[in-house]
Amino acid sequence: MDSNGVDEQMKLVEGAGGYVLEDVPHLSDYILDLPTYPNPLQSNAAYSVVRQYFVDEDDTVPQKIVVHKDSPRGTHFRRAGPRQKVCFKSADVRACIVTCGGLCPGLNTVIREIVCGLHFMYGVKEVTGVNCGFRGFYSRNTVTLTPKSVSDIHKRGGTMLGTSRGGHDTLKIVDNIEDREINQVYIIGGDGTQKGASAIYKEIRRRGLKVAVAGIPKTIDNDIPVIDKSFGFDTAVEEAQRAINAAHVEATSVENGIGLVKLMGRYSGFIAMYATLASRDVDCCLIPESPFYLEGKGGLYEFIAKRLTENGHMVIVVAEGAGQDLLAESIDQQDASGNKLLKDVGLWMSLKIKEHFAKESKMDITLKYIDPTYMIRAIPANASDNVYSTLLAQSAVHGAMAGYTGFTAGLVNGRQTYIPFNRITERQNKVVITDRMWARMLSSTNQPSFMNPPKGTTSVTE
Ligand SMILES: Nc1ncnc2c1ncn2[C@@H]1O[C@H](COP(=O)(O)OP(=O)(O)OP(=O)(O)O)[C@@H](O)[C@H]1O
Ligand SMILES: O=P(O)(O)OC[C@H]1O[C@](O)(CO)[C@@H](O)[C@@H]1O
Ligand SMILES: [Mg+2]
Repeated sequence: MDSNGVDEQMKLVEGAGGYVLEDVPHLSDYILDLPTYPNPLQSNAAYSVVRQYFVDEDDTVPQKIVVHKDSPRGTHFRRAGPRQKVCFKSADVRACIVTCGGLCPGLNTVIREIVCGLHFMYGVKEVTGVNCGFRGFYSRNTVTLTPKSVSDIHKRGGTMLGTSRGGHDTLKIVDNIEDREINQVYIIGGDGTQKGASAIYKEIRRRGLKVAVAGIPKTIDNDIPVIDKSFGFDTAVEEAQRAINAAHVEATSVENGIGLVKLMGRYSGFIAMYATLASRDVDCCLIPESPFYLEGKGGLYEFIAKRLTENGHMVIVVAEGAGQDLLAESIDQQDASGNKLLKDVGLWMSLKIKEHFAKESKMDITLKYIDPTYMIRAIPANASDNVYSTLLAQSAVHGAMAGYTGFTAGLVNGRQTYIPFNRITERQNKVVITDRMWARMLSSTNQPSFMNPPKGTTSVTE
């Protein structure tokens, strides 16, 4: 039990052969005699013809799909989708949507599809948008959302509701939810947001309110665990190609040209790694998870000199969180949510490389630094992220209507699932540098491993 008297133990269901379902809470866990109603989709012209449209209560999705003959069946998550029975009458639903944290392609699509899903699948008419993130619950007016008002928002980047960091005041937020008689809360955001959503769910449960809390994971950095990948990630990687192409063109157009591109990735280097793998023009990819050093044998300067001698040009991609410990010390600063503010590793590297080759080497280099940081996340979602965002939004709607709460909708092994908040918030997803994907990346660039820094050299770790 936590200090609010809420059972923090996971809802585990064990089965034969080592099967474990890490289930999500349901309103009936704390509201006795919760009434149920037939799902309106049963008489929906589009869906009623679909065989087995409704998800069986027993359907679960395994977290690990590669198994051995004698291995236990392992952890499973509840399969997302519409249920035969729902726990809300359509006319009684008062839903709200909020977006928090940094921008991500697809945010507007998720908003749109929650509104349209509630409206067209469940006949829900009352949906409001909370402006400017968590703080908007208690400091802003809400906006009415209808299928008409959201009809073309998916074609625009950003979030039509606005977003913010910081300002999470659980009690004020839940007071507001209670005052407005909201009974479904859809919270779209990253790891910090899902922690905030979990706090809201716990307080709602402590008060015994019939309010379903559904999270939709958003992260351009792909740093949320368990899920296959986050919506908007593919779009960001695609947009990063434009910067890498430009760096390559600049680098190949001069003698000893170096193109340096900084990409987002505060603690996780997925964007840099995938953008490098996709491009094939990158000679070196540096991420927060993999230490590197500049000077001496096996260092970056040596590798740059080698590549320039071999090819006459090179492209370096650096994730914004890489190499932070190498940069000159400065006062630790945080943003409003408590995230560490990073120093500009790209700018620092470009100065260091120029300085090194001007002083220490006879090589005359030309370095162009490209920083597309916000450009890769402020664009609309591409086609596949639009479809992905749509399915996530619909899963969240089906889950809340069925009475599930305290969950994040997420794709696990290609299937939509409901994941308990604590699974999402307990750790961050990182590139595992002993995994095959990083090895594939290394074999595509043939960059040094930076594993053996010379004595006295700082090797950067996170
Ligand atoms: N531990 C926490 N408990 C309650 N609320 C939190 C917690 N951590 C963060 N939040 C709130 O969640 C919101 C978003 O957090 P944050 O700015 O870290 O972004 P995020 O959701 O992690 O997204 P991203 O990092 O991908 O931009 C903020 O309003 C912040 O106050
Ligand atoms: O400048 P902002 O909006 O705080 O966001 C920067 C951070 O947000 C992220 O895009 C995650 O949303 C990180 O990659 C980046 O460090
Ligand atoms: Mg975050």
